[in-house]
Amino acid sequence: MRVPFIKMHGLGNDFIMLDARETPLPGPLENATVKALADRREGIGCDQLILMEPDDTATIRMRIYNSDGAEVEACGNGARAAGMLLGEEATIATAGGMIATRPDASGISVDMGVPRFEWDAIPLAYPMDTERLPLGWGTLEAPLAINVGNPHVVFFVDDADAVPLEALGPQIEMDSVFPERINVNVAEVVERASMRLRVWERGAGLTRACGTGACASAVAAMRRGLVDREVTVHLPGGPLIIAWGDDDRIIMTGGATEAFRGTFAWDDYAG
Ligand SMILES: N[C@@H](CCC[C@H](N)C(=O)O)C(=O)O
Repeated sequence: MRVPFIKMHGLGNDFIMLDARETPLPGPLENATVKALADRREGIGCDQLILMEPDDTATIRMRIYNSDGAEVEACGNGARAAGMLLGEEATIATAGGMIATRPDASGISVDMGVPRFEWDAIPLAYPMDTERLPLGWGTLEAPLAINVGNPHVVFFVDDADAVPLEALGPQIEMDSVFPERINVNVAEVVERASMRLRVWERGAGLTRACGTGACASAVAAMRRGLVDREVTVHLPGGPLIIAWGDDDRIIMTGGATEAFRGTFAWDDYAG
């Protein structure tokens, strides 16, 4: 059986979108199936696979799988991609919480919900001050930890490009202090309305952009008083505007792009 897919990206963070709202997949989406589809040499290739399903409480349910095959709770760029396909105001149920999308003059705007800072909401292995973890890895130290539907640490650095994130990212991601692993952000404040950001994503590695990473890093910078409550976050793949409102909710605005559509043979990847 052939299954249709849509290849999309948000600022170069790319996705295989599977729309199972009307026609369910032929079988369960196993870890090995996702890995094979995400493989850039043998499969279609992507950073994340996004499964859109029907839901009783929201316009859709969005399930998110990293390229390592694991299902995770949140994906900001994926939410904008789904919002673009839905084409109008929509609510999206995710494992990380309910979010809402809205077409906007500059792309898609997403209400990403409320950030969490309690140590066990990140989660961390034991109680610590999440404003400034008393930890360091190489030249990176004292990050802020935050959960924006998924877990992040944010390190503030003078020059984001100079950080050897390919080496430090996996070390930090896998550290036992983060029982569910972690997304690793290196953020450089340019001025009060502008930041630069590189992200090592849990389960996917270095990506061109990470929407939740941009939300986490912007809110971290706001908490430390380094930027205003609305900031443009410049990622390698392009900019995102992040606002943290008085109602505590994070609004992310930016583009999403459809690259191409195709089909794949389910039996080539499943089982
Ligand atoms: N690229 C995403 C984040 C995807 C999930 C993340 N790697 C995790 O494991 O939590 C985004 O745009 O937010």
